[in-house]
Amino acid sequence: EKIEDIEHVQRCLMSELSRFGVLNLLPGVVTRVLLRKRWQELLDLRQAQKDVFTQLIKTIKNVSDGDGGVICYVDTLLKLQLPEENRKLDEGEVVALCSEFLTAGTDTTCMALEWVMANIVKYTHVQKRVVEEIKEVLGDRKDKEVKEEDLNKLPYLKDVILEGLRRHDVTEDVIFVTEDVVLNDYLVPKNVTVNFMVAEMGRDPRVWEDPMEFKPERFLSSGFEAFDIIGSKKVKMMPFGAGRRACPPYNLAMFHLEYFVAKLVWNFEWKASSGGNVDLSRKQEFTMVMKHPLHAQIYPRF
Ligand code: HEM
Repeated sequence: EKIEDIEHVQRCLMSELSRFGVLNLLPGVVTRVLLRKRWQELLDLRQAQKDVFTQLIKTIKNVSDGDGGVICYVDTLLKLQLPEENRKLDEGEVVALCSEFLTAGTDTTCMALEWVMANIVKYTHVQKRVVEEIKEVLGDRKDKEVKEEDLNKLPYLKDVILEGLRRHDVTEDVIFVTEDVVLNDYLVPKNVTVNFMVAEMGRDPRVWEDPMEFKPERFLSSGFEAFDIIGSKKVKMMPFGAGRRACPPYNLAMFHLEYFVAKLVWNFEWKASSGGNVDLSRKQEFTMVMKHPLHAQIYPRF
């Protein structure tokens, strides 16, 4: 029940996010008068979120105080002492951080998974090659289960995931500029927020050959494990951001994607529902989603 409550409130906030963006276009004193109703909607949703989360946070607080056993994310937030301000996080901040952690770690992976699967359904030769690769690794093993440790032996599968992340952006990046910077003769003044289209990097024809094509083989040339996905040496795409603010658990996200795709493709044959066509048009929601969600028919392979 509690999980459903969280899911409901998070979904409402995320799906309405674009409508609330307008509240930022003018100073708060103005929009509070002009868009009073929308402000109220946002505040009501935020209150609903606080109610759901706070109840759980309080429970964790009581349990943690008592046994000191397993340490969870909320425990670390409750214990955190902000060094510069010499204070603890307040309740609203803890709720915001829990919410960030959930949204950052669920919708992103789900959408990336859907984009990768959409390409696997659309391009049957890719699906075939993933299956062949897994077959070779599992050999005559009786259990026929893809295990965590098998993933290191599946370079083509990794390339399929990388190509999915390159071709289909899930997030866009916002950076906050703390000092004046001159970039290609343009002055980017300090204290502004810069929103740049991460996706365009992955589709830059000066960097990628045939950027709009889905060609996992393009990553083979960089060698297994070698592709620098968070751009520590050179940024060629940035699905997980880059530098200090890059997605901290990007390895976990890659692992999830490889593991889920391997399992889905190994256990089922996937075919497009709508006469073989998969429409890869996109739509901006909280993440970049498929305009027409993937519909596929699946057939057990065993
Ligand atoms: C395919 C899946 C994922 C994608 C594409 C993705 C993408 C990103 C990007 C682009 C950023 C940087 C945003 C910025 O520059 O400010 C980011 C940050 C973050 N990600 Fe992920 N992410 C994914 C999965 C996950 C997972 C599974 C988790 C948690 C278990 C997670 C937790 C976070 C957190 C907490 C941050 C904020 C870090 C900070 O503020 O310094 N992400 N993610």
